Amino acid sequence: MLVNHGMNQLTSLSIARSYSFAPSTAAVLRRQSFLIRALGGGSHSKFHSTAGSTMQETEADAVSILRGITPTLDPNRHKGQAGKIAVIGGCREYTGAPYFAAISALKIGADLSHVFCTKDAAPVIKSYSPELIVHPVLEESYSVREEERKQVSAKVVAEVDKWMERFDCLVVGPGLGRDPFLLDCVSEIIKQGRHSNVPIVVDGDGLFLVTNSLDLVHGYPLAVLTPNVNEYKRLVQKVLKCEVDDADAPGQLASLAKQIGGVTILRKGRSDLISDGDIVNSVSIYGSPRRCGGQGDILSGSVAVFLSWARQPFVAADRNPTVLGCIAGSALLRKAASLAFETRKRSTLTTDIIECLGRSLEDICPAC
Ligand SMILES: NC(=O)C1=CN([C@@H]2O[C@H](COP(=O)(O)OP(=O)(O)OC[C@H]3O[C@@H](n4cnc5c(N)ncnc54)[C@H](O)[C@@H]3O)[C@@H](O)[C@H]2O)[C@@H](O)CC1
Ligand SMILES: Nc1ncnc2c1ncn2[C@@H]1O[C@H](COP(=O)(O)OP(=O)(O)OP(=O)(O)O)[C@@H](O)[C@H]1O
Ligand SMILES: [Mg+2]
Repeated sequence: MLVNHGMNQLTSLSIARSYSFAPSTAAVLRRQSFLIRALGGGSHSKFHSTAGSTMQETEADAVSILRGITPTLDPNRHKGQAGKIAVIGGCREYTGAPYFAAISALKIGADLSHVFCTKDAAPVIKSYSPELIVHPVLEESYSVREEERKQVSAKVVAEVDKWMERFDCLVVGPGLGRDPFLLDCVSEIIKQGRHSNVPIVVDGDGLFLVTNSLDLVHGYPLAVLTPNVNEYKRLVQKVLKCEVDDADAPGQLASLAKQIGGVTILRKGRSDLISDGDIVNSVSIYGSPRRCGGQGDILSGSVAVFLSWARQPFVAADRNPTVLGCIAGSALLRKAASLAFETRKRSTLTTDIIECLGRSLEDICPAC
């Protein structure tokens, strides 16, 4: 039987106990202040109103959610049960992004992490880590003659598809690049993933692809889009045919998610905003003032793991697992970024944040 860390303990535990511990225990106080900050002093809502709409965003109870979905380390479980993730990304220009996403998934607790990338990127990504399973299967236009394209495309898609049933989640886009032939193949991979009912986190250049081909994700409830400021702007312009409206950020995000048929969108920024079209949650846990590239890649790999965990049978089925995965991923990344910044300050890099993922999760869900 799977056991979890208990979803409902936190609110009463963190608030009630904050009055019963001796104030001299610095670690306890630090932990309490984190928990209370994480809860935003208890869940709270902010109203944004415009002439046309009023929409509420609720600060997510992120720590409870993390505890509720993180499985215990049970000796009866076998390799693979804690998650098998595949990142589709990595080309000549970008080898860091798919590595960051895939290694973050492992550091959080997934059992296996695959990367499907171009032939040039594969030896580089393999050299970063022996932990990753790297498939050099994607092709860019420059390496394929016009007359071979159909055949090569079918081969690429088949190479990924033979693994598809084994994956708990795909992350499409970190460091993918924008080569048209490569993106055509990735469109087919998304269709296969969707056909197999595999959750798909779309990030980076994957968002460039789906923004221009919305049908790929439209109406797929297991799709998660994780746009940064630019990617969000492009989505809003394309789908809502208007500009980003920060005065009604939750309302606009909810209508964007709805218009794309109820996908979940995690809008990254000073606070992360998450919506599946019905509800809007925020995660505002203090992160880091460093904006080094690669933090979004950690986030996409993290969301993939947590969303897979949120679909396990022990998690209450009354909340959308894609939303729970986004909240958990966002909270953990921000806490890890904050820990890394405590020691590294201005020199904080993405690899430093990845090193803090384990400690951040351990603080919330101790392994034993
Ligand atoms: N080490 C690596 O291999 C990395 C690769 N990355 C990949 O690079 C590709 C392109 O991603 P980008 O994030 O650069 O694409 P974007 O379209 O978000 O960014 C393009 C340009 O916008 C600027 N920009 C970014 N955030 C901004 C903000 N908040 N306000 C104003 N301007 C801003 C950037 O400086 C950049 O020049 C993706 O495939 C991504 O995954 C990134 O993930 C970063 C790390
Ligand atoms: N202004 C900010 N203040 C605090 N945290 C932020 C801010 N902007 C982004 N973040 C955090 O950093 C994470 C990554 O967001 P960012 O906008 O850097 O993504 P990205 O551009 O896709 O990153 P990448 O370089 O990996 O592609 C988000 O989860 C968000 O919580
Ligand atoms: Mg990004």
